[in-house]
Amino acid sequence: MMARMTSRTVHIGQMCKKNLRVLLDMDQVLADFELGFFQEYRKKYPEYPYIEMKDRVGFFVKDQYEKMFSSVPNIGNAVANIYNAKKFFLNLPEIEGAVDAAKKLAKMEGVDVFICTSPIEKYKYCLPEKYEWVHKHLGPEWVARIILTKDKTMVNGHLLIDDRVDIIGAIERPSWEHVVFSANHNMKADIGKRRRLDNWTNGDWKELIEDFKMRI
Ligand SMILES: Cc1cn([C@H]2C[C@H](O)[C@@H](COP(=O)(O)O)O2)c(=O)[nH]c1=O
Ligand SMILES: [Mg+2]
Repeated sequence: MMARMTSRTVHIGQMCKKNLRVLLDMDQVLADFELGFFQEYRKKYPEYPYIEMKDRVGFFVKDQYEKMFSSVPNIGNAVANIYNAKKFFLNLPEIEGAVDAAKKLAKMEGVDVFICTSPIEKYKYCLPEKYEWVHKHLGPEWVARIILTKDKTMVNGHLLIDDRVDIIGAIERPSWEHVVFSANHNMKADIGKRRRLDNWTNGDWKELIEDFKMRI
């Protein structure tokens, strides 16, 4: 029997084997937004109060700072100044093991990897710097894998690895299953029946991918 192969799908007779489409979030999955923020904030505002990284709760840093330090004038602006600044996104450190794991994931048979990331409102530096970060850390060929969107529910994939717990948008039932990437801010959150991936270093991600490959 003739076999026909495309880059995305393998057809063997009547059988059709799809590739697993994995969407990797960027901030706090590949790039360490929280560490980058903490270091810059302490450097720029050493006299301001701060929240230890282990005590971060809730997705938005600004919300927690404003709530916790409501008596400090302009603390929200100080927080936003950090991630709105030039080179903030470009200089974010890697999440340990993320780049190595992403490269290995992309080489796995039957897997297509994309980076699915949301820009901040003040996008002037954030947008090009997200591209530059990917180019610098993962290589030029990875730039074509970037999907920038405010609404990740609109993106078609089988699996989304993302630290944000409340991923909502226009599509009520997105095509992907959300696996929560562990971060300080989400450790106390109710994630229902969703699975967690705690890190890129202990090899659990390989099992996760094999498991998803069996299911599509
Ligand atoms: C924690 C935090 C994040 N943001 C921004 C930074 C990113 O551009 C997006 C999150 O992107 P992701 O694709 O969902 O990782 O949100 C922010 O504006 N304020 C914050 O405190
Ligand atoms: Mg994120």
